[in-house]
Amino acid sequence: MDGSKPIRLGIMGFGQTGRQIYELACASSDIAVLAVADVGRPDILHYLLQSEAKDPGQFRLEGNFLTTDRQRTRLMSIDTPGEMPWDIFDIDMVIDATGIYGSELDMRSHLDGGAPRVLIRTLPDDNIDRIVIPEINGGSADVRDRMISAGSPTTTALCLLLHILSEHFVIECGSMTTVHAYTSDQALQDYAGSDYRRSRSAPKNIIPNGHDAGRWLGHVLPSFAGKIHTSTLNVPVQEGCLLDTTLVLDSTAVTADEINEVMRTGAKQFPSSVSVVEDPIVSSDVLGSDYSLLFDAKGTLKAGDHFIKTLGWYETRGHAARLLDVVRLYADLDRKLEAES
Ligand SMILES: NC(=O)c1ccc[n+]([C@@H]2O[C@H](COP(=O)([O-])OP(=O)(O)OC[C@H]3O[C@@H](n4cnc5c(N)ncnc54)[C@H](O)[C@@H]3O)[C@@H](O)[C@H]2O)c1
Repeated sequence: MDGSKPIRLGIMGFGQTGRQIYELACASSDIAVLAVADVGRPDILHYLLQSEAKDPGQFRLEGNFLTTDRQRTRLMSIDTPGEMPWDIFDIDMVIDATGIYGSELDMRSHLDGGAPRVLIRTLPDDNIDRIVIPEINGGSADVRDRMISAGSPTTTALCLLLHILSEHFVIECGSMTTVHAYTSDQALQDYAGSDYRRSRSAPKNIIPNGHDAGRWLGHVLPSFAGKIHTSTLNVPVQEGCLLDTTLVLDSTAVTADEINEVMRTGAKQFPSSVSVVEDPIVSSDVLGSDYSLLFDAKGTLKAGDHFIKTLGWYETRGHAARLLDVVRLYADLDRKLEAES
């Protein structure tokens, strides 16, 4: 970053993730958030931001603008990507953090509205230009990419785990269950939803759900395509998630201690996204963490000759930080192209 020209960002969806992205951008010196699109009223969005921010006093609402000493962000009441006039803000990229606009068609609508690039917070519904987890496949990012996904919090945690371990061991196959905080698309009380189990009360139940990470894993880690089954247990916890992964290794010689040692080395390789916890932590201990994977050394077990089980913690704030990493990655590619031309 040359310090003189911040990256100009738009955000659609000012929910938990959108607000975390905004807060992290405000704490940085290289990203300016010029516009936020959401269905919510500006005063309520401001109220929600203040209710959970680390330094709430810095955020002011001035008419339809959210301001800080450094940022001036227009709040727009918009409910479809096609309605948002990104061109008038001259942004470099939009992050769609609504979680509902994941199709190629939706992403094209952002582009047609004047966003040069769109990055979604979740896995896509269909094929897009790229799924990028910078530590793993950032090198494959292409300056021509327009429709990008940064995976999801769970996908990133799983990919980091598999990437680090697979540099030392041959993993034949495996299964991941995320024991996941409930999400805003679940019902508070039993209420007819998109399927049977999603229609049941989130704070009352352990709810088995599918997870799409297995379907897309091969786009980030080609050698794992079709090899890891992924699922979710949504539990009555508001925040904080646990990645429970079982792996079948080809070697019989690998010990739980060796797995932990490799993860400690991996944490040094990726210091901003991976850490290893040695303490007996629980989910509320990971709230506010910027890591994408807090590997739990006490959770590593071996059964039989080939079977290894691991635990890892994460929450959405780490994903908000990774989304901004992707924004910076593409801004660097743009700068390189500009410098070459
Ligand atoms: N938080 C998690 O752990 C998690 C995990 C998996 C999936 N998800 C999904 O990812 C998505 C984003 O996560 P989140 O926690 O930030 O959710 P959230 O519900 O806190 O935020 C979504 C935001 O998008 C806005 N929004 C909804 N529909 C919109 C529309 N049509 N136009 C403009 N704005 C709209 C909402 O007003 C809200 O501010 C959600 O769909 C969520 O279910 C979240």
